[in-house]
Amino acid sequence: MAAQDELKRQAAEKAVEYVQENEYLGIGTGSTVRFFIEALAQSRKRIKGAVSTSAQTSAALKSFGIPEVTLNEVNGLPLYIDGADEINHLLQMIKGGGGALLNEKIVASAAEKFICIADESKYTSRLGHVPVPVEVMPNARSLVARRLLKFGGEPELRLGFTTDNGNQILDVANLNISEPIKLEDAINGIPGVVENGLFTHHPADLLLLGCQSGVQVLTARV
Ligand SMILES: O=C(CO)[C@H](O)[C@H](O)COP(=O)(O)O
Repeated sequence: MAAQDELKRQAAEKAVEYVQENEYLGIGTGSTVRFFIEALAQSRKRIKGAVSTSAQTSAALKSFGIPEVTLNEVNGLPLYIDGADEINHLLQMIKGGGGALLNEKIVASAAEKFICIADESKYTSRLGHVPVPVEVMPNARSLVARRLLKFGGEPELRLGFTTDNGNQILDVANLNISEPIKLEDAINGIPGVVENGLFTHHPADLLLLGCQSGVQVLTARV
């Protein structure tokens, strides 16, 4: 039986097949993405460059000799590749385990196609087994936490962590995510919230899921 990391690696390596020649692409953050960057390095001369979503990803791009460009330097992106903490049959996701959700959502929204790479443990019939990360302005942390309690969630400050944008993260467990789009909007409506880790307006277009039986290529099942 392949270990979780091996399944992440298989999904990540498959994603290289979707990278278009002589184009830019957006790249997310996390351990699965790290495997993707490693695999992409072998064909780095085929691409123009990558838009990163975090300091961690920028460091990995640099170490593998992949040129980085900023989002402001490109006219949109044909492709965005990223992992997820959870993904459902509609390819809606919870992201932000690595704390890069804001930049991930921005870059994902600039891309024509979002390919999610994940191991099979991330695929779920209903979102909500993992907490939803909420990026907050530090001065509004307690206010936002109280509002999230009213939503029925249990917010917990991610201790000792600051995002690349200088904000903090509240990880919110036990939210009722029966209506993910409404919840994403409602959380973002709380003053002081910068962004949250529900990706429902920008679901993935394709999921490359590393499974014991091989990599499955999945689209949304309505
Ligand atoms: O959203 C993310 C980072 O903000 C990651 O994509 C998510 O946490 C999955 O990480 P990993 O590939 O390490 O399991």
